[in-house]
Amino acid sequence: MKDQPEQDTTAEAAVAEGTARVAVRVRGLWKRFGEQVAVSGVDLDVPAGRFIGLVGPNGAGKTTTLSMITGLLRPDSGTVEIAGKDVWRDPVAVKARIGVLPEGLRLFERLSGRELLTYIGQLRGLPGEEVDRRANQLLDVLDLSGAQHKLVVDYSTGMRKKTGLAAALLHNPEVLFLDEPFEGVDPVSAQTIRGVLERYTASGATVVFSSHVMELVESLCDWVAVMASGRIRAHGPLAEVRGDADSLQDAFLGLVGVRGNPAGNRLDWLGGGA
Ligand SMILES: Nc1ncnc2c1ncn2[C@@H]1O[C@H](COP(=O)(O)OP(=O)(O)OP(=O)(O)O)[C@@H](O)[C@H]1O
Repeated sequence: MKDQPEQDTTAEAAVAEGTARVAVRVRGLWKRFGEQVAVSGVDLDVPAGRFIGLVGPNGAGKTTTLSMITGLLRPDSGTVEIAGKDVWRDPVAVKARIGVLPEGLRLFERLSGRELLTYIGQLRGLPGEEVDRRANQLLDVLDLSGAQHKLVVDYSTGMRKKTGLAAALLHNPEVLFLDEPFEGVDPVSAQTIRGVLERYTASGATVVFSSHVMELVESLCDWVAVMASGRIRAHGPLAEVRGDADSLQDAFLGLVGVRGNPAGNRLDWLGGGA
């Protein structure tokens, strides 16, 4: 687990007392795709200034939930407030306060990384000099300076994720949402991304990220929400959700009702031709 800064003790106490600042308030969120109910009645108060992990097995509804929370997908019902503003009634105010790194990120392929950040900075209404200053620093910290003039189409998966992260951070949002930020990213880039996110939360901002890699969530997050079959099964400080289990992975398997996959035993033909 990451070292807990002193301020976290206060934050922990505030959460326990129910006085913590809420970054994201979700009430009664539902989404159905035809017959498939992807999200079925999610209520969640995400505390501000924390590193939040939204975990769940494939198909649990994490991406659908994050898409609705960030205003990318309209819910069938329910409300979402970020920093006290309603995502669907006040979208411009909300979008100014959040950064999003969505799953299957689409970037402008025919721009260089540098041009992309300049363009995003202008869309965000930042003064040109400030865009340059922030872009230089982000490219440097994310080890992208050397590739800044290459076209995005030629970037690797890790470089694309880091470019997407830089674009999501450029306007210094209050809350950053990341859908599977470490998927397809090598350990060096993962460490770089991790360092940037830790620096960001240490200054009071909130990161919400989805993942099904429990070890990653356990080492990075101090607050988790476990999702399965479209519902939140548990949420709270990491230690509380983990409970008496040896690891978050064990707690997670118990919460989603899975204990190993005995189906593997049925594959009696499998063994490389032996
Ligand atoms: N656009 C869509 N059309 C139809 N069904 C969808 C759509 N998007 C998601 N679903 C379904 O909703 C359910 C939740 O999907 P979602 O992508 O939110 O899960 P997830 O937890 O993010 O999964 P993963 O970890 O595999 O990315 C799944 O059963 C999925 O098939």
